[in-house]
Amino acid sequence: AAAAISGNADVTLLCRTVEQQQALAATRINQRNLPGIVLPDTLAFSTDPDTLRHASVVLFVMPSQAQREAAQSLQAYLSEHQSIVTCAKGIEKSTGALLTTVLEKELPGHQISVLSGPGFAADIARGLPTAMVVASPDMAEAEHIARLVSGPTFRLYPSTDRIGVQLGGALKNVLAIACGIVEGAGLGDSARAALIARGLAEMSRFAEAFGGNPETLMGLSGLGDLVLTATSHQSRNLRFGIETGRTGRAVLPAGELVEGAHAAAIAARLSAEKAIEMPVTNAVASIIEGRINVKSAISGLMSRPITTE
Ligand SMILES: NC(=O)C1=CN([C@@H]2O[C@H](COP(=O)(O)OP(=O)(O)OC[C@H]3O[C@@H](n4cnc5c(N)ncnc54)[C@H](OP(=O)(O)O)[C@@H]3O)[C@@H](O)[C@H]2O)C=CC1
Ligand SMILES: O=C(CO)COP(=O)(O)O
Repeated sequence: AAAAISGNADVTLLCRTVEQQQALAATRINQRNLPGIVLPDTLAFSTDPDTLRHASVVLFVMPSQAQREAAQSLQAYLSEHQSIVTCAKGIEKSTGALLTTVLEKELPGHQISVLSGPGFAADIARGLPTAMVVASPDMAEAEHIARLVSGPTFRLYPSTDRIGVQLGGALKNVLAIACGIVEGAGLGDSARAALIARGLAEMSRFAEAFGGNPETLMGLSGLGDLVLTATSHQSRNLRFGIETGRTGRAVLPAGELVEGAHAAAIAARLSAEKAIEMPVTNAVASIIEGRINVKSAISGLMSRPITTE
């Protein structure tokens, strides 16, 4: 996203090591994450957190479980007039908290927004077009960020539903794993479509129970991202599901982030606490934790009591 945004604003990527910063500045290629994609000259790289002081918008793009630690270490370099935006798609495992809540706690005095929706980093970095949502408690703030960050290939829609937007991003990963399991187990495209539709119903129920607007889940950070990750082999969550369905064993790939594997466990726990029906999410969590196998998960889902849609 930094590459796309750098076409219309000054963007600096804050690196954690000098080696990484120097390699990026010299080659303009992120060999580990985006091999073969030459990043634009407009993008700057730094290891100096003081760079943050000059930013009007700061995007937190590290994985969900690293957002709190990153906020703690960067807090001293941020000032109150800045817009802080979390771009991760997950829920904090240890607390069950949404990431905007985590950042609000660690960065008091800041208004925290969330950016989410359908978009693979590689597509966006290549300049392929997509649209996402940015949600803030205050519409004026969401519109401000949307105007600053949007460009010819990256379009942001402002929203005030931080809960719905975040839960759409976090829960669609779990359903992408479910769709991968269906694909890996050879259960066919009809089963995938049924899972997408029933999964969307689950996501909406969960978001509503936590104070989100179920209509948000019908938009970009919900249906849009669910369709993308449940059908594209670029998705790490889908690929993890395919391997799980193919081998019958859930083994997390080394060195690759699978956000949905964390979110499944958290969403299953939170839905049990609030008595929200989440059969697909529960089945994914149970398969990952080795409590049931794929075959009994499928027969469990198919033999649930008949209800209306
Ligand atoms: N990749 C994608 O297509 C998309 C990803 N997302 C979401 O963005 C989030 C990150 O995903 P992605 O970029 O793919 O993941 P990566 O595993 O590639 O991690 C992103 C970066 O986070 C940094 N990082 C890891 N731990 C920490 C930490 N403790 N403190 C500071 N920085 C840290 C890493 O730094 P280093 O390089 O130094 O290790 C890495 O550069 C996820 O929640 C994902 O769902 C959203 C949309 C699209
Ligand atoms: O969120 C994403 C695309 O919108 C990226 O999905 P994966 O994490 O499954 O690769």
